[in-house]
Amino acid sequence: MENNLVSNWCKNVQTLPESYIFPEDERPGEPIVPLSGSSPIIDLTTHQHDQAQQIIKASQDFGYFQVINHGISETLLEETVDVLKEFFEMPAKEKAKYYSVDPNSKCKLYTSTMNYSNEDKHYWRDALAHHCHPIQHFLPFWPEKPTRYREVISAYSIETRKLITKISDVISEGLGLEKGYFGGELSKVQMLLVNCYPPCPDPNLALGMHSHCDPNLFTILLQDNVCGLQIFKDGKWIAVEPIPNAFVVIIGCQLQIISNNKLKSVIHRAVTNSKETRICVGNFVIPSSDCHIEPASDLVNGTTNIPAYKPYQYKEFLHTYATNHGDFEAVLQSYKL
Ligand SMILES: O=C(O)CCC(=O)C(=O)O
Ligand SMILES: [Fe+2]
Repeated sequence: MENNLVSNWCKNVQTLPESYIFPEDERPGEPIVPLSGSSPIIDLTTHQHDQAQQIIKASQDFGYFQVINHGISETLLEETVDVLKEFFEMPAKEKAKYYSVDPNSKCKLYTSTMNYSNEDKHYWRDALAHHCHPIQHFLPFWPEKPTRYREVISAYSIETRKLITKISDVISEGLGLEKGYFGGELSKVQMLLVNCYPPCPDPNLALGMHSHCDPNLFTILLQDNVCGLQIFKDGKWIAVEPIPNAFVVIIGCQLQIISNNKLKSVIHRAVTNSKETRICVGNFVIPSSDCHIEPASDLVNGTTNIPAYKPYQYKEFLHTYATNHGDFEAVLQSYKL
């Protein structure tokens, strides 16, 4: 099964295998409307009050934003992408040690989706996933090769954790919630999910990742300066232009629910390209599975702001998400009051 990893065989094929060719109505399509300068960009060196307002506006209008001047060094970002590229370039035999589609395994390497064997069509993507907070607890399960993997990914995980806290605090300020509101159980889990999209023989027929909303609180993505991420807005797929050294922050379903629809979770997907490998490093901020979730009480006081969703435990939500195959509206519908 591990030989199914796209990174293991893509160099040997000139044409896209049938099992990767999507039906016409699901293909990426043309034209893709570029965001042409209207992409929401937040500079994290400006006054926190301004950042809070900009982040809330971007999250309402787009469901995502990019952050620049976030304080994480360019060198660390480059080393992170390099070590992850090296990981996917390792010989098949080396990668086979990590291949797993068992949801309980502590480090998973798989291709397309975890449901590969039941898929009609496969996505042109390999993925590596493991937890990264607290580091000392999870590091023994991380890949041992490339030799710098653990050192670089530890530094990256620590730095991104600080950024996650900073972004969480700015969001809570913007929503009028107390500082630290999203700390604790709501952001207890931090998962690294690295997507690798090797050059694809026919990007017009293939997809890198299906259209979905992120089920968690929010996600920060490092895009590696290669186009591929698209968001769905006003009935169109819009490319999210990579900005060097920026992070893309994707609002997840839990932020939409806790904010009582003030912030919007965005539908997004990834397309492929024929020229270069694209690495997209995702850091998923996830509530603990027993975490109790409901619209924040401070946002639903009074008669005008009635709660839009009923309370639930995060694990119940994940179950609903899985049974609805990530269909955003269907999932939210189950929790609407
Ligand atoms: O590769 C990308 O740009 C998107 C990744 C993503 O949406 C995810 O991992 O949930
Ligand atoms: Fe996503």
